[in-house]
Amino acid sequence: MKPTLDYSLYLVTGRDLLPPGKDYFESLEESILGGVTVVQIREKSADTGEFLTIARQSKAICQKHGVPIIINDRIDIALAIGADGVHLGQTDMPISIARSLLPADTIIGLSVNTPEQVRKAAEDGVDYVGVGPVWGTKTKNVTSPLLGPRGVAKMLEGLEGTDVKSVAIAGIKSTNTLHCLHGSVTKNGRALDGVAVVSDIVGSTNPRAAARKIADTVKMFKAYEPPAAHKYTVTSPWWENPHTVDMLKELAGSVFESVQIFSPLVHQITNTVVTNQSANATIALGASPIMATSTEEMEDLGKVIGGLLVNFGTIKDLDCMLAAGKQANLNRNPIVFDPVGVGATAYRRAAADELLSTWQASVIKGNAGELAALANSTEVKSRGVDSVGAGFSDPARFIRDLARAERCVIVLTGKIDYVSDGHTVVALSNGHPYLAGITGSGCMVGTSVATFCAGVSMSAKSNSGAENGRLTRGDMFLAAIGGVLAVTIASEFAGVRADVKGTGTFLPALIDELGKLAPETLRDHAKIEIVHVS
Ligand SMILES: Cc1ncc(COP(=O)(O)OP(=O)(O)O)c(N)n1
Ligand SMILES: Cc1ncsc1CCOP(=O)(O)O
Repeated sequence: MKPTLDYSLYLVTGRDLLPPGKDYFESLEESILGGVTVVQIREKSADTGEFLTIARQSKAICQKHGVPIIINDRIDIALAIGADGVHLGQTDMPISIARSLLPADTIIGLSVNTPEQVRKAAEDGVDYVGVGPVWGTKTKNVTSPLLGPRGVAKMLEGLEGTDVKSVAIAGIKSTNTLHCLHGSVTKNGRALDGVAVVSDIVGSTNPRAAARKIADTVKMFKAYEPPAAHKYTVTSPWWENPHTVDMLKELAGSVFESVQIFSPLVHQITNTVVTNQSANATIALGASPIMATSTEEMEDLGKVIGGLLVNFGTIKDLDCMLAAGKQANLNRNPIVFDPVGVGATAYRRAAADELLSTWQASVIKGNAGELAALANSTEVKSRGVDSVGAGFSDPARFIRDLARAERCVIVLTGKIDYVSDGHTVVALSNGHPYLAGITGSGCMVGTSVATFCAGVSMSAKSNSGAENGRLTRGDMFLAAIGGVLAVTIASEFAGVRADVKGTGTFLPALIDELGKLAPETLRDHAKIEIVHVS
């Protein structure tokens, strides 16, 4: 009978990475005590005799702690020590031959990097796949394309309907494990069974602590499971809070209260066209903007901000956007991504892809053309930063599916704004026509959404004693709704003021009205409809 393995924290050994003076076997045992659940002995340069000795002694340690041992590449060594399994690469022994050589209850794992390899692995009956490389690594010279968590999720689609387990590998550390796990979930909720790690544990002087951090993160992620088949996004615990229109209005007002109570620091990396008006809009809403763009300060800022806006309208500071987002994920701060004009150039599309593979957004906001480009859909075209044409034939379905794919809340701006967390879709129909006549009104919505996300995050941080396995604290779906409503409702007040004669006088009036807005006004004036997607 095949053993059932817990793949949560899969250690792959690497003796060359041990810190000076650290004994290999001591390090292995400490890692196991820290929470490693599977060990793979990987020896790329040891001769057979040395590999055998190491494998034997490693097995004794693993056995003492009830942890299964897997041998990399070498079926003869696995047979010689009676290992629990072998791990093979694409150019190693074919699975069928390995299977015929090994006892029937031996676990066989295979490295995969493409959907075709995943499909073949499942067909060949492997027990698990090592999916990677997720990110870059110095541990091995990897030549296959980096997948990022979104790429890993695409690989996992090939495992749906099978019981083949999966671990992700390459570049995984305690600092990015939560992002890796959350980002690597299919639209139907298939998640990784664990993460495979080398350097972050083996290279540590305290492997027990290093392993503990990762093991705890995996445990927390697995414990915070939404009901089966409802694992849509990482940012909206809708299953805890079913929505009705009245409830949404009430809660959107409460989110605004959080902004005003906590006055969060909202870090904005935005474009040169709107920097000033975005900062003023943030202040008007009761929060505090910081428009910092030096990579060197991202680590410090990540510890103090309530939320981050990444708007790449004039697409500079890409390194800073990458660094800020990593820090935001690390500190579990929400990230609002506004991929302005992403459909306009190949450079922008590649930049958006790099950003979304490096960190996990909480909310992505865009017009129809931008979101179509992000989803590789040709249904809506853009011209520069504007969307052209009539929009999506079924906007609600489109954004629901995009929210599931990107594992975040999606805001689609337009005459009617749509917000979805991958489960519920709402249509928001507030707004004044002057909004379309000023530059950066969409960017202001992004700023407002980021401000509301920061508000709910700060509020949840202060409320919740126990940490959960979500990547951000607070309900980002409600925050996104609140953020859109703030700008669109304020625009309705501004647009009808006697001193507003056109778009020139409208902009300062809009800032005035944002400043006068109260949570109760948001509740009273919100035009929300829950749209059902069949
Ligand atoms: C869990 C896990 N996943 C992938 C690999 C890489 O294996 P492979 O492609 O065979 O490369 P080498 O490890 O042999 O260099 C792995 N070892 N473990
Ligand atoms: C063995 C292996 N196979 C693909 S990447 C890798 C090494 C991953 O090491 P690290 O966890 O240090 O990035």
